[in-house]
Amino acid sequence: MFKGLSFVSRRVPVLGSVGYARNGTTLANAAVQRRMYASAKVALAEDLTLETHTDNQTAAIEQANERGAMANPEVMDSGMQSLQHAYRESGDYGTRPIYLDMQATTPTDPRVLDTMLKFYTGLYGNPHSNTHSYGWETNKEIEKARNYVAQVIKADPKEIIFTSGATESNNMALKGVSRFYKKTRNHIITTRTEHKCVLEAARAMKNEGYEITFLNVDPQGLVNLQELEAAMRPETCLVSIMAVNNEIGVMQPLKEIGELCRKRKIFFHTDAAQAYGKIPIDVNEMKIDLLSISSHKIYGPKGIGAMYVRRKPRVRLDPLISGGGQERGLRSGTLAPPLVAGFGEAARLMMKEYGNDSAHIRRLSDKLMNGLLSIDHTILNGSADHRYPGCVNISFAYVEGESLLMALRDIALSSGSACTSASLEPSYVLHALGKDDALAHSSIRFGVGRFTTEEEIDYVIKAIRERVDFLRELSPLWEMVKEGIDLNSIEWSGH
Ligand SMILES: Cc1ncc(COP(=O)(O)O)c(C=O)c1O
Repeated sequence: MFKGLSFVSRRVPVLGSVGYARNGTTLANAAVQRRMYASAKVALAEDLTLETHTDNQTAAIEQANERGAMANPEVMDSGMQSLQHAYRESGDYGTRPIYLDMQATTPTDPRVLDTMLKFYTGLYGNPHSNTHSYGWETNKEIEKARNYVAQVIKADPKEIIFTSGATESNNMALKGVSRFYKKTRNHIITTRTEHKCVLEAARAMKNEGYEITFLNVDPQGLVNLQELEAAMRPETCLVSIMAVNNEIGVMQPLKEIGELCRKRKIFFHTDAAQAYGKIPIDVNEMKIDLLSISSHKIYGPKGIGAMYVRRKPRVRLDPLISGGGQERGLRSGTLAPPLVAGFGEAARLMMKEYGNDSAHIRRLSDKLMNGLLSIDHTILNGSADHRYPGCVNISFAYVEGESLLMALRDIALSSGSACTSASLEPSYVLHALGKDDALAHSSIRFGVGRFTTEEEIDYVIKAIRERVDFLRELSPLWEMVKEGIDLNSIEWSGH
């Protein structure tokens, strides 16, 4: 799998050009640090070019280098982007890495694919055709899937609306509910650590004249219930708080939030894209009124998801899509039977495998977490107690996250949400927890799933330890730390 990478340890010639003085109390200058990291990344890219690529990849990387894409230390993300570009140009992605990016998506379960195939061949009827058996037989399969999807959260199948995924469901909850109740209630409460699609939907509603409260979270990533209650107003129509965070795995207290909302007759929406099927959720016990689901996070197909919409007390919402009135008039358009059936099977398997999956994921995640936290200067981000175990987010101080990802191309990982990983900004979720730029830039998310093996976890712990050591050797900051210099006592100059 991993082609005998031997790193050439090399000091990055960066201090000479920036200069620093140990005579003040100014905090380390972020721009200088970023430049150091960028230089380290270039050195790393060059080392990797020499050591680990096939001929095709090396040729493409050399071309990228000639164009100056790789060796531009001013461009923070040049390393990963030019590697991606080079791989794409050579068409040679090499041996498949170990997959630990489960929060971005999960591999499709082969049993799910089996269920889907017959819809591409024999069962091709439109499930909304009600004048012949082609339609009837497909429709029956859709309702079977709806049943499974509902059972996972103890809902009535009539309360499940199929959508294209959690992004659409979240948009539907925030826009649909607030538009329906606009005349009397124009206030929405959410948190700063929601997925981008919730934050952006909330911002879109702000532009439409709604008031939005973005609640802070504590350093553990948890919502403060007193602050939530204090933010509630007579004109609040919706509280939207996610079940499990996609970057740090923190679980919010759904039942307590549901109780607060019901007491005030405010609708409670939760984005359960990372929670559905993985932690116990009972929409009645937790007083959840709307809940977003994504199939591809539970080993199902991409491009399909659902929204739970409570019938008693009834939640009304304006549809985002108008048309033939499918899905109780809330989501018009012909359903995609292969995707719906695959999603249904994935939901059924989440119930069937719950005990096995939970034990397996907890055991491997604990092993991974303990192994990684035994490396010096590492921190677990987010609450250690209120956490879905399959998501482990760790900061490796004095190592820049993207450099680490580049050094770990035999392991598929991410520094956060797939939707934002192309951006240079450190994670807004980690910022909301009070982490500074440097630490947020040094963070990696690890996702363990149904198909992860113990050998993979053992390999990953060993590989990370080796490469964190290697990257720290490249870092002038690390050299200073080893010399016992307090980095906070340094006054930095140069940009
Ligand atoms: C918490 C959360 N919400 C929403 C989404 C979007 O889901 P989908 O890809 O189904 O649109 C994701 C996916 O990354 C997620 O993790």
